[in-house]
Amino acid sequence: MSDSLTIAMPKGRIFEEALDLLRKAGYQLPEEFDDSRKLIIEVPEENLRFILAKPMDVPTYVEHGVADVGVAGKDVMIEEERDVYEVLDLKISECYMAVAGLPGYQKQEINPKVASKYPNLAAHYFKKQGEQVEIIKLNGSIELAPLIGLADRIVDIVSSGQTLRDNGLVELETIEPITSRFIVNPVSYRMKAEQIDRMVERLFDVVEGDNG
Ligand SMILES: Nc1ncnc2c1ncn2[C@@H]1O[C@H](COP(=O)(O)OP(=O)(O)OP(=O)(O)O)[C@@H](O)[C@H]1O
Ligand SMILES: O=P(O)(O)OC[C@H]1O[C@H](OP(=O)(O)OP(=O)(O)O)[C@H](O)[C@@H]1O
Repeated sequence: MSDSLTIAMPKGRIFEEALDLLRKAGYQLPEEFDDSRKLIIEVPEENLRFILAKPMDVPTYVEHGVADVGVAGKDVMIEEERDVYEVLDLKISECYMAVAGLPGYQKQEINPKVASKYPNLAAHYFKKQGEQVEIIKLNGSIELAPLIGLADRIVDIVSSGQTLRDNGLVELETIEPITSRFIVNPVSYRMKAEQIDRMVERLFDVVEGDNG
């Protein structure tokens, strides 16, 4: 029998969609997933072990090889720059990264401040634009920053646009589209190639086919 595969799943909003994708790909996953607070779930029938991590931490588990594969948002991949292979766009949890601010925002020449949960991504973006900014790292409720005067702009995820609208903010620039990705530890990819390829193929068929 082959070794079991450990898969790091992001808790939170991606989780349900990723689980749904795996089930559509033919993996029989117990109901335990839907109503448990367990962080490690073994599925011996499928030779799988799931670990449930914070979304931002998934690439860390995969890079260190304690998980062979995982599911992570492109936003997290850009921010974390971990040494993992990104092998498949799962096309779930679609949203995009944008710069936003108060309506009528005028570029500030002196010490412009940008608040974000993604300081590396934001720093790269503004460097590429040739603009020098101070990045202020926040952990959530990013839209508060311009309202309260902590920063004049934010870099954050936009999906429906409701959070911006409800807080009287406007999108100033679109940075890039975001979806979730299937990621693989490079050593696992060599050692467990057959199992991982099989999983990628099955997911690919759901993502690209019409059996989704
Ligand atoms: N509004 C959104 N719509 C769709 N996908 C989103 C949205 N916000 C975030 N995402 C995707 O989901 C991932 C984060 O999910 P979630 O919001 O559950 O976790 P989090 O906010 O990072 O975690 P926590 O709130 O526990 O710190 C992101 O990495 C991104 O890829
Ligand atoms: O365009 P919308 O559909 O409104 O979605 C965008 C919002 O969703 C995310 O926040 P989240 O709900 O994760 O809250 P947090 O940033 O406070 O963690 C993101 O940071 C935006 O605030």
